[in-house]
Amino acid sequence: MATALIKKHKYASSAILAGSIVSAAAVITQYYKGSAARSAPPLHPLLDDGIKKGDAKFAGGKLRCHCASRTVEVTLDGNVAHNHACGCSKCWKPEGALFSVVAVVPRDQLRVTANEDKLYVVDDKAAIQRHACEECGVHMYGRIEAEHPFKGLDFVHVELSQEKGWQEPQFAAFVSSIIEQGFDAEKMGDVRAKLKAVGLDTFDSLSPPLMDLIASWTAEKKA
Ligand SMILES: N[C@@H](CCC(=O)N[C@@H](CSCO)C(=O)NCC(=O)O)C(=O)O
Ligand SMILES: [Zn+2]
Ligand SMILES: [Zn+2]
Repeated sequence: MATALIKKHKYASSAILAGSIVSAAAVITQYYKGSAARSAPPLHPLLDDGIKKGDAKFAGGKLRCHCASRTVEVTLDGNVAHNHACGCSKCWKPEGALFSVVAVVPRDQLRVTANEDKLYVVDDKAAIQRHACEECGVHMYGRIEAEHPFKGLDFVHVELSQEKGWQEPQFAAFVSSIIEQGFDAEKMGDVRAKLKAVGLDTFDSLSPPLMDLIASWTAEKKA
């Protein structure tokens, strides 16, 4: 079995030539990781075919909802930051996707430039007030109005834009949250392997630097 796997694998010959049991074991591990990643369900259209790098000089663009007429339009006057895959139940996901891809932009760089009257707040009790189109359901932006470490930042989905150059996803957050929405816990290994395979570190909260930022804000508040 192991020999068959080694023979099949594209890195097999170099491992065998090196004659190293250690490197052969690494090849097998990589094969299993690879096959798990391949068998994982679709994560998100911006992730499934590999992540395309953004453009550091990109200066912003327009987001549009999915309505064919009276489309809601949001204009961003700069690139986004902290773009990430999010498995939480609150962030908007396109049809069939397990994850959302969501980023932040300073709120003074975001303007609703068409059909704002179609927007409503999905949950006014949530920290992030997500403004969604009442017709197609797409979340156009999420704003924090309460005291919060991220107050001043709006949450947006760059896949709603035709322009290219938005910052690419940097990490995967709230990965285990997909289980709360009905995903089979036993298949989480495949999902994490696929996220890893496209280059994203996986976390069950936000990334460590963002969690540190939140904790520092909380500590300062307490002091
Ligand atoms: N398990 C919960 C987690 C929800 C959650 O805490 N989501 C985060 C991240 S959203 C973007 O990264 C959050 O900050 N939520 C605040 C809010 O949504 O208002 C679940 O899955 O629901
Ligand atoms: Zn719409
Ligand atoms: Zn989320």
